[in-house]
This record gives sequence, C-alpha cells and structure tokens, in this order.
Amino acid sequence: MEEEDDPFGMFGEDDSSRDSDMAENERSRISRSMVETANQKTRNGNGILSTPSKGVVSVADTSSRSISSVCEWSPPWPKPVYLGPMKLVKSLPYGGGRGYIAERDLEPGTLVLLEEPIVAWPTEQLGRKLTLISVLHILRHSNAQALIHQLEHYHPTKRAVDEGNGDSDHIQVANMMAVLRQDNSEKENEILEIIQYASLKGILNRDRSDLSCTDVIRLLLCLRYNGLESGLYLHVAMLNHADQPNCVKFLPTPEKKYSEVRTTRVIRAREPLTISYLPSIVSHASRRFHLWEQHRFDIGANVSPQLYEMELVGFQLPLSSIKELDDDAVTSRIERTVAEMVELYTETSEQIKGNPNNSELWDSCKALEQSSLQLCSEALDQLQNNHHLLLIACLQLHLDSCDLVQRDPCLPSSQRLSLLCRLILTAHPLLAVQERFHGPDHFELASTHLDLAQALEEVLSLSPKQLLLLQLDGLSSVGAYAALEYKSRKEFERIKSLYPHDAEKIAGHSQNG
Ligand SMILES: C[S@@+](CC[C@H](N)C(=O)[O-])C[C@H]1O[C@@H](n2cnc3c(N)ncnc32)[C@H](O)[C@@H]1O
Repeated sequence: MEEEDDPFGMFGEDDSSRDSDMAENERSRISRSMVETANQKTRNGNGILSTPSKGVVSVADTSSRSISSVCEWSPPWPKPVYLGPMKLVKSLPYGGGRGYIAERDLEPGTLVLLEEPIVAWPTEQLGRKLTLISVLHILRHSNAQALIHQLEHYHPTKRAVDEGNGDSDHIQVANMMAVLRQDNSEKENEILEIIQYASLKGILNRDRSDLSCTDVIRLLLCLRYNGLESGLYLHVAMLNHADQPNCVKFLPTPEKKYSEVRTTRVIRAREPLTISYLPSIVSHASRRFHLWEQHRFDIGANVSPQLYEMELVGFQLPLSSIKELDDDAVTSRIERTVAEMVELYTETSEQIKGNPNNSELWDSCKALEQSSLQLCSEALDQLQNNHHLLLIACLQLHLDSCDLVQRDPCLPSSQRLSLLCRLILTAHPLLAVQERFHGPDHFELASTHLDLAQALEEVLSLSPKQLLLLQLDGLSSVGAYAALEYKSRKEFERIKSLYPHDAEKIAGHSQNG
C-alpha cells in the first residue's frame, strides 16, 4: 500500500574498457539456467481462459468522476502537519461513504497531505502482519488513551461493530469480526492479557467502559483495514483504494518523519482522491482476490473501460473470484515469477553495494538481466497482448537489471553497447504501457524517460549506426533517434519539475503559521 520515496534517484557511472575475468561459458550457463527457470514458471499450465461470470456487480466504481452531492465530514482529530486542497466527505458511493475529494482542480504533483503516523511501528513490526502484538503496541503508546478514542472513528467504527448484528449495512463488518475471532480463537490468554494491561493503565472506551474482548478484535480489524507498513495514520487512512489511483503515498524516511501524499494526474474539483492498497501492479484477478482478503470489498468481475484492454489475455478477460486465485492462470504465473525475480534483484543489488568489485556478483546481475529479458518475451507470448499491465512489471524488472549491469566498472565496452541497445528496446515499450496505465504525468515515467535518454545519448555518441539495427517503431534515421533522445530528456525534466522536493518547506510554513 506504500511507495518508496525519492522517485528521482538516478545514477551515472563511467564506462570502463577492462574485460571481465569471468569465462563467457560460465556466464551463459548461469544465464541459461535462470532463463530456463523463468520459462518453466511462465509456461506451466494450459493457459485456458474463460469469460467473466455474469451477475456479479462491482461495488467499487472508483472511476475518476467528480461526485455530485457533497456532504462534508469533520473528523474529531488533530490536524496533520499539512492538509492540502482536499476535504473529507461522507457521501461517496463506496468505501463506507467516507473519503477525501479535491476541493478544486489539481495539477499532477500537488502535495495534498503530510502526516506523521500516530503510532510508528517498532522495527520488529516492520514488514510483518499486524496482529495482537500490534494492538499491544498501541496500548503501550504514551498517548494510548487518546489513540483508542480516535480509533473509534476508524472503519469499522465501534458503533458499526456493536450495533451491526448482521444487518445489510454491516454484514461485511460482522463477517470480518467472525473471521478474526475464529483466527484468534486459540489466543484467548493473549487477548485477556491485553485487556488486563489496558485496565491496569486505566485505558477506557469513549463511553468510559473497560475494553472487552470484542474491542480487542475490533482494534485488530481496524489495523487490518487501516494499518500501513510504517504505522497508523488518521488522515491517510481516509484515502480509499482505486485500481488506477490518482495519488501516491511516499514512505517516511529517517530524515523526514512524516508520510507524503501527492497527486499523480490532473484531478478535477470534487473528484475522489485515491491511492492503491496493493504494493505492486497486478492483474484484475489478483487485485480482486487480495482486496477482498485484506479489506473485504469486492471490485467486481468487471474491469473499468480504461483498464479493460490492459487486462485482456488474448481476447478474453480472465476469470476472477473473491474466493480463490487460480495459481495456474497465466497472469498468476507471471506475477509469481516477477515477484521472485524482483526479490533476487533486490538481494543482488544490495550485495553489490557492499562488494562493488566482486566479479561473481556482477555475473549474477548479467544473468538476471538475461533472464528478465527472457521473461519479457515469454510474458508477451503468453499474454498475447502488448498493452497488458503485467508487462509494466516485467519490462521494469529488465530495465532495472540493465541499470544495475551498467554500473559494473569492468563491463567491456562491446558488452556495454549491446546492453544499452537492449535497454532502449525495453524502455521504449515500457513508456507506452506506463503512460497508458498511469497517465503521462506519473513520476515513474520520469525515470524511464531518463534511462532512455541516457542510453540513447551514449549510443549516439559511441556507435549511432547500431541504433538503425533496432528498428524501433519506424524510427529509420539517426536523426529520428536523436529527436527521441531530446524528447525523452525534456519529458524527464517536465515530469521532475511537477514533483518538487518542497515537503520540508511546506511543513515548516504550516507549523509556523
Ligand atoms: C483505509 S479505509 C479507507 C477509508 C474508509 N472509507 C473509511 O471510511 O474509514 C479502508 C476501507 O475502506 C473501504 N474501501 C476503500 N476503498 C474502497 C473501494 N474502492 N471500494 C469499496 N470499499 C473501499 C474498505 O472497506 C476498506 O477496508
């Protein structure tokens, strides 16, 4: 549900002409075996798809339409570090009605929220599932009493739990409470200890009653619906999910204790502001299953017209269900392979940071680059759709691997040149799918534009004729590639200027004033 900060991290390293010591054979052996593993994973299964089931209605139409009736809601919470041009309403057609809408037309990159978590999770909690221990973290907080009162307004509110006896409005809450009760049925002692701890600290509900077992389970449910990786937020937790969100949330950093939310598209006045609750771009079937699992809302069997073409496998929309995810579906296999390879990429790039002269590590990077390239072509083959949104993940992985390999100080210049050509062949289609999915102003396009421009610049200066062999989209002259380089660099600069690093300044102003 959260994004990394610093979207404009960039690199630049000198070329080096020293030949690598590693025998070519060994490199291609590693590469072949990684490629084979990637292929196996995407190939298995018959890939037979069926049409969506009829009669399932989407409950979450989060398409970017301005809402007509606005009923404002003022939460009884302290103001965040900065609250931009948006307001809370309780008249949305989804998400229990509550959420933020734009107060006026907003440009992409507009800062809308700076907020410190009300509870920042301790290190041992980071990256872990939020459990009963997390409830205890809240109770241990120096401001625990106020927090418990504030959390009563979270989804689901205390009232929704206490009075919701399964009526149609609260059936989802009642079901989820039953699931959590069942999941924690063997943890009665832990729950009792939490209740005793609260009582010892004199922590009461707003109606001055002692916390009960139901309250502990409700708090757990609040965490499940509202808790983020880095902590608990009041205002951020009011942002609803959209499959193609118009905002992004950046994680706090050691220097910057608050989380930052910015728009990523042009947003019209009264349009709901949304983020994605999922950590990466996945297929409709995965989104539907995971959003139901975690948040108990169903995005339905249908896909928005904007996303429809990006979800087709061949000419069909794959089946989806809230109950299960088909592990053998083409999309699931590609998602699994990407996830495993991204993990490998992250590990390898971390190791390289500590051992920049280790030639074996560089060889693993080269193998990863080859296997991710192979994954792109396998995915394209299997998805039979060169606009499919999963190509974003595959192409991005290949681009990142190229970026990594480029940093090898011993990369021979001939290898560097072919690497740059492969990078260009990946960055170009990646920009097309990214733009289709995110719109033209999303910060993620900026780094792709920069990668493309830098690679084109280098090949133009080293061996411009190489570019003519690429046969990119009808680009038939060196001049045309030079024009593409110029356009990409300009786009990088344009998008970068939309996202200024001004949060600290704005935070300073709003705290002083
Ligand atoms: C972090 S809260 C968002 C704020 C919520 N609207 C509220 O009033 O507290 C997350 C919950 O909002 C609801 N929600 C968010 N986005 C939704 C969407 N697109 N469709 C349906 N429900 C949504 C789900 O119940 C989810 O568990």
